[in-house]
Amino acid sequence: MSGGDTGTSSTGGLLAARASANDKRKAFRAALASDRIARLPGAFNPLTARLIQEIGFEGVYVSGAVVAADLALPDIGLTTLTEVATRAQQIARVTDLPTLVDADTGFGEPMSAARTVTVLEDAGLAGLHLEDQVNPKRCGHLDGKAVVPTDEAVRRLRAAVAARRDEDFVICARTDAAGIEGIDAAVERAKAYADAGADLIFTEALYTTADFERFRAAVDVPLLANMTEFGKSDLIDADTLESIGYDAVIFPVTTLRLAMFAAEEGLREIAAQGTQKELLYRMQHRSRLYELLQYERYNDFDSGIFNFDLSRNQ
Ligand SMILES: C[C@](O)(C(=O)O)[C@H](CC(=O)O)C(=O)O
Ligand SMILES: [Mg+2]
Repeated sequence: MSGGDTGTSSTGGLLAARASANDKRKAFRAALASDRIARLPGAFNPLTARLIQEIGFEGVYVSGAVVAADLALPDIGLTTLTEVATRAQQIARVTDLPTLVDADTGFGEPMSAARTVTVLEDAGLAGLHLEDQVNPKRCGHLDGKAVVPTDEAVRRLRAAVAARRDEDFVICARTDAAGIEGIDAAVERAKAYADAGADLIFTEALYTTADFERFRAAVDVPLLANMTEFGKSDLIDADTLESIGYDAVIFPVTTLRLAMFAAEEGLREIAAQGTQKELLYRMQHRSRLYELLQYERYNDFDSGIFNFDLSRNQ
């Protein structure tokens, strides 16, 4: 198709994902029910979600810590539901993979947690996780965090579950109790949260493989592991977590840490050398960026859009 024509028939997956929100929720549920572990790297922006899909992961994660850090804020409950929902929607809409979002403590009391579910459903997410920390929360891998009593966390979850309009939307309950009250107490909380209707339990800040095994043996609900760097948990690979019987694993802040490390190195080099010439081999090439953006396919709308000639670029 050429100049000026609008190729609406061939825009599938171009401006937004092909899969509907419900397709993605069903896919997430199927992945959790399968014998394989679902791997969900965090996407710090929508384009990274495209990369996560292309490389073959099973899902995308939107981290509260990353949404906060992106705004140059610490992860201490300062971000609002609107900020998180806006970013999560931007990310979820460009990928056919299910996207799980970090809803912290639900942005308030149980009624707010219920509203959070409706807003994040409307934003096209496949699921969210709600944690049992007190408000305001803090990163689960820092000391000094506190959890609400089990019955309060259960009220939060019941409200969330009752607010769900799409029964395929996944509600994950995170317990931060292991590091405060011990694993046995965390297991008891996980059971209570599953009874309250949680589809998946996020076992936050366990230390060793043995801890993950102990948790797995104690409950029969799907479990999610958090492989965040520089925290409390040993970095256990996905195959090992799968063999333990975990159903999902997130790598929440990894892509942001990689990108920020590279950006800092590059900026220091430019500050020192006055040029980025020596950095080109460490950059995503223009051609790779265009490929990821599917630039060429936009010619279906207007053949003048993609005039990038690979042969003329280094
Ligand atoms: C998973 C997490 O809730 C997040 O917001 O990504 C964080 C990750 C981190 O701070 O490394 C958490 O574990 O609390
Ligand atoms: Mg978080």
